[in-house]
Amino acid sequence: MARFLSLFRPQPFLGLLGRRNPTFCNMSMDSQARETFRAAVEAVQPDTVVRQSIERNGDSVVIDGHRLTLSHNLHLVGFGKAVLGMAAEVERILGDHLVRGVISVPHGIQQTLQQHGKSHLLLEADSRIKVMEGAKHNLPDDDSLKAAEGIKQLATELTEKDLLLVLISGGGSALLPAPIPPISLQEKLDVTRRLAAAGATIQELNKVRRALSLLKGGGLAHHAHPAQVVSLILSDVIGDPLDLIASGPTVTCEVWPEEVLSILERHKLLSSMPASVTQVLARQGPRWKENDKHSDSPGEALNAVIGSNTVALTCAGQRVRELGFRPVVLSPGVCGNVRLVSRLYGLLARFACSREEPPPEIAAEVLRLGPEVGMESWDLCRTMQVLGEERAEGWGATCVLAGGEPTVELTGKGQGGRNQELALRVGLELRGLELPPQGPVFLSGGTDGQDGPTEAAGAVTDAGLYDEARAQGLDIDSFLSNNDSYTFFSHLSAGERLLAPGLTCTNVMDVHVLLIPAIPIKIS
Ligand SMILES: Nc1ncnc2c1ncn2[C@@H]1O[C@H](COP(=O)(O)OP(=O)(O)OP(=O)(O)O)[C@@H](O)[C@H]1O
Ligand SMILES: O=C(O)[C@H](O)CO
Repeated sequence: MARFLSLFRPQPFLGLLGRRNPTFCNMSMDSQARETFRAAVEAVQPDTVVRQSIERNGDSVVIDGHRLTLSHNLHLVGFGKAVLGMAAEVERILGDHLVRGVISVPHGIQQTLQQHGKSHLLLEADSRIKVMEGAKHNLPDDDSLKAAEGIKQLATELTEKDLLLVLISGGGSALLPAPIPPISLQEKLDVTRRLAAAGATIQELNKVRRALSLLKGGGLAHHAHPAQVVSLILSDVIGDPLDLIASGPTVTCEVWPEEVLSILERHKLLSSMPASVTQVLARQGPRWKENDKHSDSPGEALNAVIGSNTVALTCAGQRVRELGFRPVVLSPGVCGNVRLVSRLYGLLARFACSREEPPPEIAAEVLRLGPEVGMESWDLCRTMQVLGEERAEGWGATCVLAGGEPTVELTGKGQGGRNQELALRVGLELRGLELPPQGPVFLSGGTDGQDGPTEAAGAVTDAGLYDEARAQGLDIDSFLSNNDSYTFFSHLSAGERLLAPGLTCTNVMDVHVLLIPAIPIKIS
């Protein structure tokens, strides 16, 4: 620990050499935080990520370093919240080779995109791709079941001459339900709903979904065999695990019934499973034996992650540098309870804003909390080193960027989301760090534009939050204990701290922005 802590001692004063120009930007810190979030979301727009990942050269295309030959043999399927815009871009680039496609997208998305003037994310009227809407409220339903059947049918008809392009983004699991008989859609829906309500992680949930589905866990690639299969994936899971994003329909993976049973057991659901589920889990051998054209073939695919939280944070870093801040990307894998996450951001702000060398206890507590919220000690050390250097120089403004998906323990009945609750808690942690003209600012936002079941994506806070709320008669503690962060921010200063970008058409989890202003150096 002593070796770690010595890393954060301020470097010798560098004088004017090596300093960046301070920002001459007239934007407030609040607006700069919002602009940083905007840049993060912009970087992972569905059409942008597709354009960047496909290189067309005459009748061939390079994807993820692999050259593929096109001869009017391209077929397309897709499922997920961002897939419509991805498909529109694919058709613009490769449309002349496209034979046909089927995509499963959220209910009402075409109308919403139209209303928001996002016609570039919609297909043309003469498109060869059939759009099927379903999965209201992100839950599988009869409409998404029909879409999944259409996708399976298309895949099954392919030959070795064909190329199947699969577009995948978050929400894909609910948009591609294909329960293994005799499991019914309702039974599968009940299992996933109860697991989610019991607090299962997305990893646990998707391991169970994979075991009960014909198309997940590599099933789609299998049905498309012997066609060549290429997937373009916009990741919404920490660490970008190919086998878990949308339950990995093009990633061959073995299902271990024991693992699935132990997940159900852990959440006390095993004894109440329907007979159909236990029957499917008890079967030996490959899952796709029945009515199957290639029962022994696993179906290999090329899987390329084309957008992720990391991409969003990197681009946010570039933008914030233009605004005059030194960016440091802490981690794209923040998880754990928002209480702990807020404590950690509060400590980092305190560390950065300290006019003298910060007490070693701060760094020690940061390193202790790190593993509980998915942050590596190395990344925390690196971040504190940057913050320490800027503080020692006496005017460097910094921006800590992170992302992921923390969790909230729901105890109340209020309206809110994990981003708004995190911002509220960080606001409290920043209390006492007021600096003229403005102290550190923190933003937390869901990149899909929606935080929990609310109209907002998140919120922006700073050290003045507590006093502002008090002056307006709002008791932060009671809003927090009722998980009522959206109501709190809606009432506070006419909602001006809310972050409400509207529909963003993408989703790479949440983005956190901690802006630290230049700290006036203490002359002793
Ligand atoms: N009142 C509340 N206060 C705080 N958090 C809440 C509240 N209600 C729901 N949540 C949290 O919101 C999350 C669900 O919201 P949301 O639909 O944005 O999730 P998501 O994981 O981002 O889904 P997706 O990735 O499919 O968009 C859950 O983590 C839940 O605990
Ligand atoms: O669809 C899903 O399974 C989740 O969004 C994670 O990818």
